[in-house]
Amino acid sequence: MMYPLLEKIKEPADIKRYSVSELERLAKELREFIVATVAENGGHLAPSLGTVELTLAMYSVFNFPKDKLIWDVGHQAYSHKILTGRRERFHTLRQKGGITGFPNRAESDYDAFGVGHASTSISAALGMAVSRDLSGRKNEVIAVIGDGALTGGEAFEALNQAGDLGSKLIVILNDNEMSIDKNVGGLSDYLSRIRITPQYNKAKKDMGNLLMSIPHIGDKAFRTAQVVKDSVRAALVPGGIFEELGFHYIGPVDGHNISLLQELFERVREMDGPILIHVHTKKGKGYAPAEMEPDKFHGIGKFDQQTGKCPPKTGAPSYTSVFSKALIELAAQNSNITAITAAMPSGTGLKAFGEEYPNRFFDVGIAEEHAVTLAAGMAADGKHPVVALYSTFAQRAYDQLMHDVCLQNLPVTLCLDRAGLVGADGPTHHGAFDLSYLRHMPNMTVFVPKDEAELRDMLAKAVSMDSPTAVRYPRGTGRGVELAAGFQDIPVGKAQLLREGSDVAILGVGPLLYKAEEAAELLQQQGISAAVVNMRFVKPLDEEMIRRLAHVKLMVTVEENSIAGGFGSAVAEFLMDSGLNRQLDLLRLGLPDKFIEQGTQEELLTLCGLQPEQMAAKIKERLN
Ligand SMILES: Cc1ncc(C[n+]2csc(CCOP(=O)(O)OP(=O)(O)O)c2C)c(N)n1
Ligand SMILES: CC(=O)[C@@H](O)[C@H](O)COP(=O)(O)O
Ligand SMILES: [Mg+2]
Repeated sequence: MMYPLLEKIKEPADIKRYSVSELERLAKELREFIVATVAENGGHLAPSLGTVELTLAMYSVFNFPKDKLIWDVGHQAYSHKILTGRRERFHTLRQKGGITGFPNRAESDYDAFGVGHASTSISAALGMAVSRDLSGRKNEVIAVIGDGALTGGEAFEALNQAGDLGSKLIVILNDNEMSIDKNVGGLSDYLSRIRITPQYNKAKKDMGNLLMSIPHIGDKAFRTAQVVKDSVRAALVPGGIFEELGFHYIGPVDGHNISLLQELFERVREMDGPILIHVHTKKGKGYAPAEMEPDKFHGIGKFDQQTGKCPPKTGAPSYTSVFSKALIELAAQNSNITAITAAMPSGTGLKAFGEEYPNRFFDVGIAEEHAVTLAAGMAADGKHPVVALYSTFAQRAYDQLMHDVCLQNLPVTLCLDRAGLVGADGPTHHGAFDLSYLRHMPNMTVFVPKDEAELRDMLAKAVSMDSPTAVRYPRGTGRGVELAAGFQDIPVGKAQLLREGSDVAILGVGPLLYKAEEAAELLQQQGISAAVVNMRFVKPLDEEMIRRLAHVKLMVTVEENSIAGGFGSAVAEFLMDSGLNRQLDLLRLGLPDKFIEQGTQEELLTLCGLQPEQMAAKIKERLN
């Protein structure tokens, strides 16, 4: 057996039978198992390596799934998945039809709440605690939240209410001093101060003694907040921000010390009210390359397990890197340009901007709403902020875009990376809805580049405008098209005819146009003449171009966005409003009105019927 202790676990309760030294060996096995799988499939390695002991300690004390465990983001929960009946299928992690990368209620009873977006765990846990109390049950509810996720406003909204309600709730703050990149903000500084305070260092040494001393106080007394305050807070917490919010604060404690965590959890089970346990862990723990570069190993593709090296990058540059370079060039020409990211400097490519223009770059933490209103404030004072967010996370900032940016017609440029199908991260992360949630915002101009060259030009146009703009582009490599020096003008609201045709007009946005052109070629071979148009803008729509092509029998819209409310809907509305619908038919191709599973981007495009052969077949069928 490669993993003797792990393979003996038939159900999570078996963990309770292991001694501490066996659990320590089990932790080692789990790490090896996780590293081996992620090296093959890719995944969130460093976060999951950091929580192994914490997971084992929780499973050895609490009674899941009767007790509820809610992971924030859920990218650190691989041990939890492996221990809860998913070991044998773990080799399918993040693959189509396989184990999902985040806790998922459809996958296991142990996954108490579906996650993927950050900072939701305390709200969800509080909801479960309130429901439990209303039902008169006695189970524990535990939220595990990272120091990065704690920078999100929703986490504070929940802490604020939880402290006030007073329901029994355990929040474990997993502080590894990192978000994806280095954690930012005053709260992060506050946590560091707690860790480096002399009391903490002394107490860390004495922690075993401290915990041993707690039972001597007497169980009953221990339950009271006063004792916790006296014995732990007063000794350890400078400031006590969590105490002020109404939580009993305990920590910081070493999150890799299983016996210490077990003792703490046993005692916390006896306590009432909201409790926050601050554990200190190392991101990437136990795998040297991940410990050295926790940012690189936060979420990683396939890599060599021995060396930790990824295969060399070949082919075209990514959309992200083209955006990154273009923005730096544009910022050199326009000193009003600033750049804002919500905890994704590497992911959005803004890290390089921050190195070039440290004073004009702002990482606000996991705070998309704040990022957008911060931008609106800067724009109201004469700057042109570029807010780079992943499409899926920008969903959080809908109201800020509407109320703070568009209503005041402010020159903020929203750059939405990872628009469309992202692949292995699955339904929590697909950027499937941005065209739908942006196109009804008055004053907004929505650009959709078909390739990386157009991305550069559209970005240049967007930052030259004095009104709200959004540019959306996908995850991954570009088309490998030539990138001209300088920037070409892109007239707002003007489409580009890529191919003439008389039977069908395919109107598309984004890189799917390349597949649409292949579909047109296939149709040509079957005697059907199809025009292809790069619409470039979802708003304003080039109505003149649509009228020009209205002689065709069938118009087809193509987009990597939900067909519900997206680009195709915009065309449908125009056809209806102009009466052109009486003379031609419309077929909308795009993402179906449901959540799309995980898989490679190509597998998922096939699933959605967006490969050239599939498009051609659907068009032919509709014509008939
Ligand atoms: C709303 C939202 N914004 C951004 C992200 C991207 N993201 C995923 S994990 C992460 C960092 C989380 O840091 P932390 O909670 O400390 O967990 P760690 O990775 O350090 O274990 C970020 C920014 C997200 N998942 N959700
Ligand atoms: C968990 C999370 O939200 C991020 O780590 C995300 O998975 C990153 O995605 P990319 O790999 O596309 O940057
Ligand atoms: Mg962290």
